[in-house]
Amino acid sequence: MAQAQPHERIQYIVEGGHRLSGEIEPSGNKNAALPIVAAALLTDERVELTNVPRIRDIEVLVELIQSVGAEARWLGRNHLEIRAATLRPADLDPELCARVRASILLAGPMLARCGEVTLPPPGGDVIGRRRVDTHFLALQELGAEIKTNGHYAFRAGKLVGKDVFLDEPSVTATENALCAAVYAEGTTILRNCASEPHVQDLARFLIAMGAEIEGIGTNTMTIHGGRKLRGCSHRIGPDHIEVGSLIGLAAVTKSEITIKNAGTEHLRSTLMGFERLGIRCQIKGDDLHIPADQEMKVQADFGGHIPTISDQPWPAFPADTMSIAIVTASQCEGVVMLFEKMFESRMFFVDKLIAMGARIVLCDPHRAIVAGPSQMRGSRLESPDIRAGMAMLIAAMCAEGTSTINNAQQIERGYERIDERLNAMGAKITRVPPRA
Ligand SMILES: CC(=O)N[C@H]1[C@@H](OP(=O)(O)OP(=O)(O)OC[C@H]2O[C@@H](n3ccc(=O)[nH]c3=O)[C@H](O)[C@@H]2O)O[C@H](CO)[C@@H](O)[C@@H]1O
Ligand SMILES: C=C(OP(=O)(O)O)C(=O)O
Repeated sequence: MAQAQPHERIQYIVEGGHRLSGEIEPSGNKNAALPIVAAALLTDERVELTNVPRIRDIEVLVELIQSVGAEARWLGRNHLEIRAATLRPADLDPELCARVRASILLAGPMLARCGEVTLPPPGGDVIGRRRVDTHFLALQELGAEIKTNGHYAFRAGKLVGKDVFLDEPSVTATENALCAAVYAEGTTILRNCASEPHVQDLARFLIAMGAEIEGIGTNTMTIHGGRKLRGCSHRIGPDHIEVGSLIGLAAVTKSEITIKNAGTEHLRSTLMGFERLGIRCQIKGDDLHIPADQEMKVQADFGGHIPTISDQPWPAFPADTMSIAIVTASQCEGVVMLFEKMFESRMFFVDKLIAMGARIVLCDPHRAIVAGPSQMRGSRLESPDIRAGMAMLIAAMCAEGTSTINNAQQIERGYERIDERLNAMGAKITRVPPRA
């Protein structure tokens, strides 16, 4: 089992100005694979997962489930086998937990299987406050007691189904609540819950394990809990955030590419966001074709008003595609407002794009006005989080000259072998150190 390297520093050296061509397939959805790996703890039987993205966040979560007694083995590059025959609510490594947001996803499954778990605070992208309140609310409603003293100690004699109204449609809190509810005795109704493609994927995985869940894809899910869960095989769905990243990348480099098996059923809000920038993709079955001759002109609102691209919980434009939309807008003709409604620090990285030549006014932590197009110049960059890192990679690929992106291990938390895969299509990215 490859261990997640704690202090590996990775740099990408990117030569700008190269067009891409050909086909690419998105990896499995990171944010689906994480709760599904955690939910594999709900059964003592064998679970087989395919299309698992081989990224840092997954390696860390796999180490965490092993540390509580689960066996996990890679059967192939993206093929993971998990068997949680016996589990112990052991102390989890605080350093590992702090590396990923997904460590909080162990709460629901461990509480269900062991009746208790103590979790050090989770980590994840530093893009604003990362609340845990909704997790606490949902698990308490289902019967858990929670004590916080630096760590979060969850304990439940018995989980019992209930009608639960979440204070906000938090993605990971909905996932924890789902895992606890399938184990709880009786019926749970989760209202105001998240419905992202990854939440849907988790629900389908739980159904494959024998759970009964209604309302998948809506903001009210009903779970008939208490059924014995069994082992199963499940394929993780494609990563719609990676697809959005590839759309932005293709458009700014004037490339013609086809994204195979893109999961087109989940792309409506993403495609609508890019259309506002004058970028149109063609859906061909489950493939997405991005032609090279894009208009790249911001589409004004009725009356010639400046349009907005804003994120919101699903099915609206995804928060994790916002950074990609900003860099893409910098290459489009016209003025557009980007409104990040969910995270209050995600937009701070735009100072790096401004240094490269982008014309962006950061109005406040949530809103940026972008006027394009701008010729970008190669620069020395530092990736603060997964998506800002990807946005910098996109900027570097359309810039004049060479850029260096430090802290690229952040990009690799979420994108599998992205340098290799883009190089195969014509990009010039050198990874330091090279891949083993
Ligand atoms: C491991 C994982 O799956 N991470 C994803 C998950 O994080 P995570 O589950 O941590 O994110 P949440 O859904 O809890 O919330 C994200 C942020 O949005 C805010 N919020 C949420 C709902 C709402 O109606 N209004 C609002 O402002 C929250 O207060 C928080 O600041 O969902 C986020 C939102 O899609 C994504 O960026 C993360 O990639
Ligand atoms: C914010 C993200 O991830 P995480 O929640 O794991 O930090 C992301 O995937 O963009």
